[in-house]
Amino acid sequence: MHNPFKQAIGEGRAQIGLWQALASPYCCEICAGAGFDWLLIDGEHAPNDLRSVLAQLQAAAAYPVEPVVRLPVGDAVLVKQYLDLGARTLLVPMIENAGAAAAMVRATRYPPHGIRGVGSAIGRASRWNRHRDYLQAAAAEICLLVQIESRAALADIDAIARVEGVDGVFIGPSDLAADLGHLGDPMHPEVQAMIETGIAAVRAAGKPVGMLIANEQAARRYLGLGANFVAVGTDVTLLARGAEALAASFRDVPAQAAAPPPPSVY
Ligand SMILES: O=C(O)C(=O)C[C@H](O)[C@@H](O)CO
Repeated sequence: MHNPFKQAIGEGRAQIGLWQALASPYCCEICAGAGFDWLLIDGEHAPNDLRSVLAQLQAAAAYPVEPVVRLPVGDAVLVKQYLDLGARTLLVPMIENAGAAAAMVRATRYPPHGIRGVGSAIGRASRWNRHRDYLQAAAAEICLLVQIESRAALADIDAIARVEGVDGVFIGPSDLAADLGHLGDPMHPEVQAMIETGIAAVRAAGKPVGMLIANEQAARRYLGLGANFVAVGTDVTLLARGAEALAASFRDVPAQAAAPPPPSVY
């Protein structure tokens, strides 16, 4: 089974995504049919675990959308578990250097090219061995994305991007802003300049680059600069801000005393 998302970003075709932080398979299925190319199932900052990620993978499976699963941390055991669940596009946060990126590549590969434990016979990834060639086909299907979100990582971004088996580099604006001393201000000019430098470096290394930015103007600017996979919002923000706006739109209705009950007819 080939990975259309991996193919698209590899060919330089833009992929528009939405962050999933509600940790809800119901919400994930609603968003899966909304028209996005990918959905990020966030195992780092959302209340997700293996079972909730599994439920969201199953909810999205019927739709033409790529679930991208973000691990809580770059840990080989978690890589094994999420891949066996059937996640085939992974986003690994806080990658600081090329060595860490290479370790994550090895975690996604079976021996002799890596250290991934073999459990495909009982794993959803192979559809319990209904995909008889899974062990041989897995490496080509898996898409490994690594996150650059600090000054140290930016300093090594060319080497990280060039690691064989790194299929894309995601630049994390929020954490990068924090590391640059602009906590909570990813739109700060210094942060934006660093993001643009990072986009150029990853593209120069011949790899796809992505990010999350819930600002349409900035998202379009990044796409114009060559970003390939851009998440343009989050489910939580859509719900929270939308609910607040709806409530506020009725604030003009004066609080009215409850109408008196109708006279008793009994
Ligand atoms: O640093 C970032 O920005 C990201 O990695 C995305 C955030 O973690 C996401 O949770 C939205 O705040």
